[in-house]
Amino acid sequence: MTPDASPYDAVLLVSFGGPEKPEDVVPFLENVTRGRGIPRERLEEVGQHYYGFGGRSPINDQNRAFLAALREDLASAGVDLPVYWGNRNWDPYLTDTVRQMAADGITRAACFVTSAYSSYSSCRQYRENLFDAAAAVEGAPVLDKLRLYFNHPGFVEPAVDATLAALAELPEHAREGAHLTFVTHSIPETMNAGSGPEGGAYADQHLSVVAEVVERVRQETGARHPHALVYCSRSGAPHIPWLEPDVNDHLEQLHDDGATGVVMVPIGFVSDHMEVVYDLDTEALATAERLGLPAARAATAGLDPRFVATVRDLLLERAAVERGEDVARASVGRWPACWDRCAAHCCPNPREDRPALSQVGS
Ligand SMILES: CC1=C(CCC(=O)O)c2cc3nc(cc4[nH]c(cc5[nH]c(cc1n2)c(C)c5CCC(=O)O)c(CCC(=O)O)c4C)C(CCC(=O)O)=C3C
Ligand SMILES: [Fe+2]
Repeated sequence: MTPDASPYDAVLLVSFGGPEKPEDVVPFLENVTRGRGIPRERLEEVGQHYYGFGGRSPINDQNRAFLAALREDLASAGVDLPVYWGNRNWDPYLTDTVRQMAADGITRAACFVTSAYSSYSSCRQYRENLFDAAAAVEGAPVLDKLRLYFNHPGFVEPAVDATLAALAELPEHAREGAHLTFVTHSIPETMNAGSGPEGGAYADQHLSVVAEVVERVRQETGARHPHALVYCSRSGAPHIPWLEPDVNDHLEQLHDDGATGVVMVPIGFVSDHMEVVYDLDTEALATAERLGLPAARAATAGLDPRFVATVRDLLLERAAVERGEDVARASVGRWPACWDRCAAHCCPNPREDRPALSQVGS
């Protein structure tokens, strides 16, 4: 039987966007940080990360590969829907994509955002971007953001396997007692405090994924590895507190405490973004090497078929909900499957109140 995706007639992949050549780097950073009060020195430093990779972020190529894999997954499951792609900060921009969707006669699209957790930056800001894109296009399709998926088995299971694979990369003497260092993007403490319907959801959702991965690794290896949730890519003005500890400081601490080895698991990122290839693979692995601490970095979900199929699962789940049918919602760990529409007060914009799609009552 062909799965029923109605009332949806398209899928929209929504992402951050990144520069593709050196000349793109400054305009990209201007797009990202407009009105954000990010210090000049921080921008110059982040610009250097991009120039170090030829001015090309990995994120767009990863989205192109993900699109191809998703189209294949949908086709082989008999879901005959076109898949579009639009970004917040770089070409293809969301507004241009939504204009194309309108021209193609699309009426209602399910939107998968490449960001798994609650927070203003990772959820509401994308919903504002969707509102802006729809408002700018005459005859724009209805755009429904699919629910958060940090606790979907299709996201967590690849993290478990990646952790096991990275543990196997460590020298044998370092393996058994190795620390699992789970890493995500730092955000301002106030942004974390406002995240989710009850506050604190960003860090708490990560901690729930951490607990689940640690337990599943224990079931496989018999060892309950010591672990922590730490942060990378701190930005903003120095006097504003962001979530800590920083991954490099944490590695120093592990070394001082006599740790035998460490696996870094970037659960905050769905693929190998710049934060992963620079902040972890370049900077944090160099810190570990300087300390003489054996270290390996676990893979991100990326093109794992279980992660690609998560989009299809969320699409069909939401389609059934919109048709008024009862549906099972997959989730693992102590957070239940998330809501379809965010509460009005969820993840507030730290600067100004702006309209956003996929909200209760909208
Ligand atoms: C929670 C979160 C995610 C995860 C959710 C998600 O995946 O969306 C994320 C993703 C990303 N962040 C990215 C890049 C940047 N983020 C910046 C700045 C900031 N990020 C923030 C938070 C987050 N960011 C915040 C609170 C700021 C301060 C400015 C502001 O309040 O908005 C800056 C400016 C320079 C700097 O300050 O570092 C850059 C260049 C890229 C592209 C990477 C690539 O090219 O591969 C991606 C995927
Ligand atoms: Fe960011």
